Amino acid sequence: MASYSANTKREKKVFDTEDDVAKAMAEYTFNLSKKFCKKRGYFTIVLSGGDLVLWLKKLLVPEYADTEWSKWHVFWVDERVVPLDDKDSNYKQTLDSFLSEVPIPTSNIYAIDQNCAALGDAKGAAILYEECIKRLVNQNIIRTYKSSGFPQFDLQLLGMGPDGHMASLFPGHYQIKEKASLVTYITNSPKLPPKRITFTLPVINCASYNLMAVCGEAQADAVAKVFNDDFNLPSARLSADTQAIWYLDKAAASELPKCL
Ligand SMILES: O=C1O[C@H](COP(=O)(O)O)[C@@H](O)[C@H](O)[C@H]1O
Repeated sequence: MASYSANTKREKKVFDTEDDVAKAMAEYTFNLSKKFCKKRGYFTIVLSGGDLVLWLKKLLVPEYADTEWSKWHVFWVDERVVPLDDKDSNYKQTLDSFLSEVPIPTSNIYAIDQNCAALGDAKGAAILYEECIKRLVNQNIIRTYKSSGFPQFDLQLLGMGPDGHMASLFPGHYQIKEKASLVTYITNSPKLPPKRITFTLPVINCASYNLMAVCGEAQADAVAKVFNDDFNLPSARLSADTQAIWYLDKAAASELPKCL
C-alpha cells in the first residue's frame, strides 16, 4: 500500500464537566451519522474502550431517535485479546452498555475473531481483523483515503490514557512506527490486559473525523504535553483528513497554558 499524508491542525473544545463532554460527543456523532448516511448510505464508526464506552449512552436519548442505526458499521480501533465475554473485552463492554440498546444489525458489528480471542492469539486476531477491513474496502462499505489504498473511516471516537497512549499504541513501543500494516498487535502492553490488537497510526490518521475525548485530572499532564507537541506521546501524533478535535473537560485541560 502507498504511504499516507493525512494532516489537519489539532483543534480543541473545553467543557465544564465530563457529562458535557459525553453529551457533545454524542451530538458530534449524531450529526456525522446523518451526514454520511445521507451521502453514502453507510456510516463507518470506529470505537475505543475505556471511559468512552459509558459516554456512548448519551446517544440513547429521544433527541437522537431518528439515528439510522441500520446503516452503521461499527469497528474498534483497538481490542484486548481476551474471550469476547470477558469483562475486559472492549466489544463486550460496548455491547453491554450501548450496542445492545440500538438496532444495529449484528452483521455490521465487527468484533475480533472469536477463536483468536478465546486462544489469546494476538497475531492471528490482528491478521484476521486486517483481512476483514480489506474485505469491506473491496465491498465499498469502507472508503479509501485518496489513492493510497488505506481505509478511511467516517468517524473514530478515541480516548487517551494518562501515559499518552491512544488505541493500543503506547509510548516507547514499536507499534507506533508501523506504517505498512493496517492492524498490528502487542503482547506486552503496559496497561493490562497485555495482549491487544490495534489500528496503526496511518489508518487512525486517515479517518475523515477523529474525536479524542479526554476527562479527568489524571490526564492533564499528558494533555499539556500533547498540546506542546511532545511527539513521544502517541496521542500527540493524532490527525485526520478533515478534522481532528479534542473534547476536554476542565480537569483534563487544567495544565494547558492559557495561550493554547
Ligand atoms: O486500554 C485502553 O485505554 C484507552 C484509554 O482509556 P481511558 O479509560 O483512559 O479513556 C482506550 O482508548 C483504549 O481503547 C483501551 O483499549
